[in-house]
Order: sequence, then structure tokens, then C-alpha cells
Amino acid sequence: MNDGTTTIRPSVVVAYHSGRGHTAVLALAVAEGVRQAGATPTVLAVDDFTDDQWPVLDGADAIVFGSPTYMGNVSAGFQTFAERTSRRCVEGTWRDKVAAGFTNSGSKSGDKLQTLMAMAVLAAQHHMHWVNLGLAAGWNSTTGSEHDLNRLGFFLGAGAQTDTDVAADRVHHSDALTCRHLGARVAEVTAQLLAGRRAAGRCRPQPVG
Ligand SMILES: Cc1cc2nc3c(=O)[nH]c(=O)nc-3n(C[C@H](O)[C@H](O)[C@H](O)COP(=O)(O)O)c2cc1C
Repeated sequence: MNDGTTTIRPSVVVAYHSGRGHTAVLALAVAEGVRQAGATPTVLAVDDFTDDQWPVLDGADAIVFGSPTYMGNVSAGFQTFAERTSRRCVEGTWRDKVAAGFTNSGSKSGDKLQTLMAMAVLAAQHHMHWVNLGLAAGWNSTTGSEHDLNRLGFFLGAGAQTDTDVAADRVHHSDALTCRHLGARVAEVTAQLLAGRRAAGRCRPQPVG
């Protein structure tokens, strides 16, 4: 089926905070999925970018938010970034961009659903279109295992877990693959949305060079 998305290459920013590097590894996995799906990823650490990088976010077709779960919510580093977007919220700068989110915690649950919900609300306040994970829950039957995709059974976004006493290179492989899936899904949904706008004649996307 030709759905009109083949010549569209969306730009997707992965905007994340990471205290000790675990969530940063997942941000790279999301970016890899974006790339594999034919879109262009940019990875931005939100506690480490300068004012001249706001245009990268403002110009993106989609933004994937990432944060560790700290105290059952997004980290202070991510929330500082969220609050810095308030003027854009009022002005509608990110209106109708695609959004999604991922988080990582020390406990298997760790109350990280709250973190994903905070990101979804942030997206809603910006009038963005939230994309869910789009995977069945894994590791929930006698035939399942921790190596299943979506091993922790999240739907709103990607939920990962890393033992608190291991380095960032020990992020669970299944969680990295789940985040890669999320990146690919965001890229595909964004391409569909752009194709729809093109078909509706509301904008003229530039051809891919
Ligand atoms: C201040 C602080 C609060 C935390 N709160 C939680 C929590 O509520 N639930 C949980 O499961 N893990 C919690 N953790 C563990 C982190 O989520 C976990 O170590 C994660 O891998 C950190 O990711 P990062 O290296 O990207 O910062 C907390 C860690 C810190 C430093």
C-alpha cells in the first residue's frame, strides 16, 4: 500500500534528562528506532542545552520526552526543562507536533506510570498529539520472559528498569529494544500525519534530497 509517507522524512527530537546515564542510553535507543524508520533524530540532554538550541525543538515534527523516575515522578532536571517551555505552551509553538515518552526507574514498578502521565500532560498542555507504545504487554504468562519486548507491561509510553547498583552499560536489552520500538513508532505516526496534512493541502513539505 502506498500511504504517501515514503518521501517524507520527519525530524524527531529526543529530549531527555539523565542523572547517572541510564536514561541517556535509552534516549539513544529511541533515536536508533527513529533512524531505522527513516526519520531524522536529534538527541538533546535538556539540562545541558543552550538557548540557541530551542529552534531545534521548535522546528521538530515530533518530540519524545525522556526522564528517570525520581520520587515517583519526572526528575527535577526534566521538570526544570518542562517549566522553561511555559511560554511556548501559551503561544502554541509546539501545537500539533507529535509527542511520546519513556522513563526508567530502579524498581520494577517504581511508580513510573506517574512519570509517563506527567509527560503526557505536558504534551497535552502544548496541544501535541500523544503516541502510545503500541506493544502488547510482555513477561505476563508462563511462556513469557524478561527478554520480551515491553517486559514491564506499559502502554502509555516505554517503561524501563535498571538495578540501582549497576552502571549505564547494564541497561536491560529488552528495555533498549522497547525504546527503539517507540522511536520507530513515533517516526511512522509522524510521517503518516505529515502525509495527511500534505494530502489535505494544508502545507507543502520539502522533498527529501
Ligand atoms: C533522587 C532519586 C529518586 C529516585 N526515585 C525513584 C523512584 O521513585 N522509583 C524508583 O523505582 N527508582 C527511583 N530512583 C532510582 C532511579 O530511577 C534509577 O536509578 C534510574 O536508573 C536512574 O536513571 P538515570 O541514571 O538516568 O538518572 C531514584 C533515584 C534518585 C537518584
